[in-house]
Amino acid sequence: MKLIIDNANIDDIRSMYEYFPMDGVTCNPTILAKEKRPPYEVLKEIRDFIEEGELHVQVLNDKAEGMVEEAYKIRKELGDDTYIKIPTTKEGLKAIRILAAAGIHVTATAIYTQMQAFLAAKSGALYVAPYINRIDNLGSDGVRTAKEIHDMFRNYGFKTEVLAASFKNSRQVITLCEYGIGATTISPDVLDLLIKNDSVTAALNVFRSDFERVCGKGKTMLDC
Ligand SMILES: O=C[C@H](O)COP(=O)(O)O
Repeated sequence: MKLIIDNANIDDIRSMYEYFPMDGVTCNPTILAKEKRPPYEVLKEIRDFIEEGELHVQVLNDKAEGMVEEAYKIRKELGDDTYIKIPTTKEGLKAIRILAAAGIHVTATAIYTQMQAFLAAKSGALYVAPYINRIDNLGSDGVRTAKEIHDMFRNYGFKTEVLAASFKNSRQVITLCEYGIGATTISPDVLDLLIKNDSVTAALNVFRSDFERVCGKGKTMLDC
């Protein structure tokens, strides 16, 4: 499963890359707006830092022709390997087909239903991004929806992968990991929850105090 960071803050991204085996960065217009700087300035910094990692950037137009135009501008600014996030509306499906036919990497976003995912995959998207937590908040089951999409793609032999987004807790991520979905994009706070465990800290504290009883305070295998 690819591990992608859903954030546009370069300090957060640097920090997450330092500790976690990251595969790239996604953002959306809301995430970009939080940086309060010109979007391409922010994105170019991210592009330079993550080097070959995946970068997913969303268009704003709601008509297919405008989406396609934006996609070409994003690629011109940030490189041809940039994934263009296209909202999975009727106009979006048209744009996905045009872009995919031109060999452009498309991530179909704002996925709430299996049918949106099916249509996006059939139109040529390389990823579909179901919004796990937002689906949960509609009274449905985001994790189950993502798994059903993943299974459907395998049944049809689509090469499209699920890039699950919108997480609020580590359980949602772990369950999708067990299902073997292609990728998750996670905010820094939820990424931290994946490794935060008070039982681990407690176990390590016991190891340390036992060792220090014999070797002295602050001693390690370097200087005992
Ligand atoms: O681009 C979509 C976001 O990943 C949605 O995440 P959010 O529901 O936490 O805002």
